[in-house]
Amino acid sequence: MAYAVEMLNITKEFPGIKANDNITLRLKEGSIHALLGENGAGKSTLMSILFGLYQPTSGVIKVHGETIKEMDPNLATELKIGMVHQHFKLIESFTVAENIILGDEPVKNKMNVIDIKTANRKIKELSEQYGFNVDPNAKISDISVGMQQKVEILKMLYRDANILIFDEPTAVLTPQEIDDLIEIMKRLVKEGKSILLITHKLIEIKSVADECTILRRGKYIDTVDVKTTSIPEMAEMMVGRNVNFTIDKKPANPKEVILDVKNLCVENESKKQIVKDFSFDVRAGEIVGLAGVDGNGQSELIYALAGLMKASKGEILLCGEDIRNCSVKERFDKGMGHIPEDRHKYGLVLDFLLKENLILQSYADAPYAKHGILQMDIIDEHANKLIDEFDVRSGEGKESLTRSMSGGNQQKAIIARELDRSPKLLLVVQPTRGLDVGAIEYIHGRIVEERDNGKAVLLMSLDLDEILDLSDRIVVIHDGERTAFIDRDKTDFKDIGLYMAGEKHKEDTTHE
Ligand SMILES: Nc1ncnc2c1ncn2[C@@H]1O[C@H](COP(=O)(O)OP(=O)(O)OP(=O)(O)O)[C@@H](O)[C@H]1O
Repeated sequence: MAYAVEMLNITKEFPGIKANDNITLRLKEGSIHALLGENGAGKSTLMSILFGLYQPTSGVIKVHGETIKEMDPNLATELKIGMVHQHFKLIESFTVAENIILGDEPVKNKMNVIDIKTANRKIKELSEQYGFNVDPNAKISDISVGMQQKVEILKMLYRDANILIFDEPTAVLTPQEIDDLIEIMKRLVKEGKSILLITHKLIEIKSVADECTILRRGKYIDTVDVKTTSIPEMAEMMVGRNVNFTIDKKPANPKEVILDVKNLCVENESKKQIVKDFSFDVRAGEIVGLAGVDGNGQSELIYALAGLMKASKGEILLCGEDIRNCSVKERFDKGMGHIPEDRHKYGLVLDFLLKENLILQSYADAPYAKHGILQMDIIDEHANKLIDEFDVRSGEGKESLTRSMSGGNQQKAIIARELDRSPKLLLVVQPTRGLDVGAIEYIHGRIVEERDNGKAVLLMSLDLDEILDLSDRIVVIHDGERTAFIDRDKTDFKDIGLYMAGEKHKEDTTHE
């Protein structure tokens, strides 16, 4: 059997943690090999070792049968290994073409002038070959996340990579984009490339991978043949217990209106109206799902509610009080909680310790501060409690630098902080993006618990299954407009899809 990559007995230690503990993984040539594991299991670390971003503490790497003494990203690129990272590595102010050729610029004449024409042509050809429809002249900041990912893939193909690493590539994509990506991966393999795929989504592994290696808490568990292994079997190997895929939920018992949004309009920087006359309400003791295809104004709507963007018209009433002109802090103090879409930009200060991030909004208040002095014992105790309750895993516990934590555990830290504050209104945006099935089960349970404790929850998710599973009422947005406001039990996947596509409209039927 020819192997594209062999990682043999790899161990990697970080302060306080063995992120990889004697792991062996073999990627067969021309195949897709999935890497599965809970948040913090060590998947990204293992792939970073393969790409030469980290040196292993011990172990051997072979590429096409040859032992590599010391891998580094340049050597990895020479060996035709490419990686699409979980958080993209693109320069926002550069164009697509500039990003793709960066570090490998074609030059013309003796003056070493960058030959952007040749680059553009090559990129266009590659883009057409894979049906990507990417404009080489578009600026990264102007294109969607799905498009940005295609740019990352083109970056690998431009360098002729034949061992491709995808680190949670579908976490940021819409369902349609996920289908496209799966087709792209199948096609790449047909052309002889070999793929390593990190994902938490077992359905994706089932639909695209040949083999799957499972890690748990840094240790190797097994490598299985995907065709003959069921989803529950893989889930159990990953978390070490049975996973409940259905949500236990009693009917809601809604009470008074907590959030009342009336004719809300939001404009972007260039004065284009993104949210148009949008109205809905959320009552105490219910979950309202906000459904829509990515880029239809839902993010801006949430930003306006949270105070991160200004509403140009309309009212936002929180418990009857108009908070449209309140600052973010004032909104928090009045009882709003926010689990944001972009955890790095709005959720965490990455260079703070975990315990500091757990009191981001409340550090100046009692009991965490007394006469302006931080009460470290209380802050430590608070951090330990949340870490324990929400199973936030990191090398040095509350003292971990947040930047060094795995993506999923960063997300768990935000959720722990926001739920612990027990706000009257909780804005929950993509809460389980990048989380493993065990953590999803727990977080979904906690959101329902908040509802049952009388909290109002507004849930925005691009995962329609998540919206349908959790919501009591669903409000649908298309091109900034409300296309439906409907009781969950009077609709289904297909019906919501039509509202999301703007092909069907319905007035508010939830108060009938
Ligand atoms: N640079 C670093 N310094 C210290 N600890 C680190 C560093 N990078 C990773 N770790 C720790 O190693 C462990 C494994 O992290 P890794 O990112 O590999 O997990 P993962 O399986 O990719 O998780 P996720 O699915 O949440 O992204 C985590 O406990 C993390 O906190």
